[in-house]
Amino acid sequence: MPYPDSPFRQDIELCLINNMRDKSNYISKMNNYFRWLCTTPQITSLRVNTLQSNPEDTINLLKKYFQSIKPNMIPNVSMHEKLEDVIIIQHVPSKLESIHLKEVIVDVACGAAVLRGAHIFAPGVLGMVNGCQTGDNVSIYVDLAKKCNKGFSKIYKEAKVFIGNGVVVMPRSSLFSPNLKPNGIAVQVSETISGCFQISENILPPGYILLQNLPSIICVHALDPKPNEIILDMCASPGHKTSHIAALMKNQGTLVAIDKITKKIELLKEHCANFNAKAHIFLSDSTSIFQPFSTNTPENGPPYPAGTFDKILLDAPCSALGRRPQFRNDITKAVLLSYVPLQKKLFSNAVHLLKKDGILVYSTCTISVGENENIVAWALKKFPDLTLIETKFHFGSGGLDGTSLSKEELRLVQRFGECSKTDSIGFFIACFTRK
Ligand SMILES: C[S@@+](CC[C@H](N)C(=O)[O-])C[C@H]1O[C@@H](n2cnc3c(N)ncnc32)[C@H](O)[C@@H]1O
Repeated sequence: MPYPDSPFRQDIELCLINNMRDKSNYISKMNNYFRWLCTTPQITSLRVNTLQSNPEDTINLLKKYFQSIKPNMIPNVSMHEKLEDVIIIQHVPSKLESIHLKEVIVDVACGAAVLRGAHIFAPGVLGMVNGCQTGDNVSIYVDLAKKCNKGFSKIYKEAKVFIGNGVVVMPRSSLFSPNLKPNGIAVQVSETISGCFQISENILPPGYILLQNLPSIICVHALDPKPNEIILDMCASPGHKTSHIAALMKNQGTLVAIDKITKKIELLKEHCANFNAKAHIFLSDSTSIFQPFSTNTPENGPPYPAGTFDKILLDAPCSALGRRPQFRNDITKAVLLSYVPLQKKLFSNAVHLLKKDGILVYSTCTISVGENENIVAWALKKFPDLTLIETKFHFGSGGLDGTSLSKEELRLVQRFGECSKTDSIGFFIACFTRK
């Protein structure tokens, strides 16, 4: 089975292309985008939590770790050229020579995680051929057809993609017996087609590092949090950007983090505790946190009156089409189109809550023009006191034209995609101020 060249069904591809005013210009561009989404970034980025650790010590610990697991193949580990809290690990792609007779089938999400450096955990395993014992060498395939039933025991004949090799840790009897819900590592990955080194945050004490995609890190640097500011993270869970904001504020000032799902609030609290990030955390729906007559202070919780915050991050719920790599994405058109009204409601609340001369960062991890450039164009029209501004770091390419944004506005926004310098996921960042 050839490696896929788009994760999407044709109706979704057409929907993404039809979003553009001048479609014909975009067909080949978007096809490149789709192909790029199936591939794996050639670097791993991790953020050092400067509240608990420092980059120099972390680099030394990482080098020692790689030395201990594969002394003859240590990756290049270095500081990011501009971002002082980011470490980059270069992948070493190589052609895999051996394909083993025994095979393991994993689901598409597990396959993507393996290519980004994860081992295979029990819930991700769909099939393992009969007779596999602990210590056996196996080849790993992704179930592209999505037809492999849990516990499958033969050679899988449906559409599948080879992604690497590994060693069995949990045999079939531990993986698939009734009443068992195994959770640990099932297959220790030894090599992958992406050349990514297997790495987890657990190799260092909790809260020291976070494996985080570069645009997510750049997005918080765009907000440029400073000590003693009053900052709102409107859609915060699991808190990866909240803890970064807290670190840049040096835990001084007031940081409010909101999410609307109870379970996610637990994750957010746990993450902030692990990362020693001080934040006032509230369960609330950020589409209605602005209330003109409220007398609440940031610490009281929402609703808030106009102009409460110096800076606001709106890392919006989105169709998340920027994930990389993706093998197969079954998003429907209805779901794809459902995010825009929600993003507009959240955005309107953000604008009201922002102080004059404050900074608002809008970000998504999707490639859809409707959720990115079109939201910016809508916002600039609806709120005439908003303007786009330059960000401290600009690593993305400009926006896609074919919307109503001017050349200058397209230059100011940052799109991370197949033609940006940063080899990471698909992402979008726009930074505004209120006059
Ligand atoms: C893209 S994720 C945020 C990721 C987070 N900023 C991070 O970096 O860890 C979007 C979050 O928005 C939350 N969300 C969705 N609708 C919301 C709403 N109306 N009000 C507040 N949070 C909402 C979701 O529960 C989800 O956790």
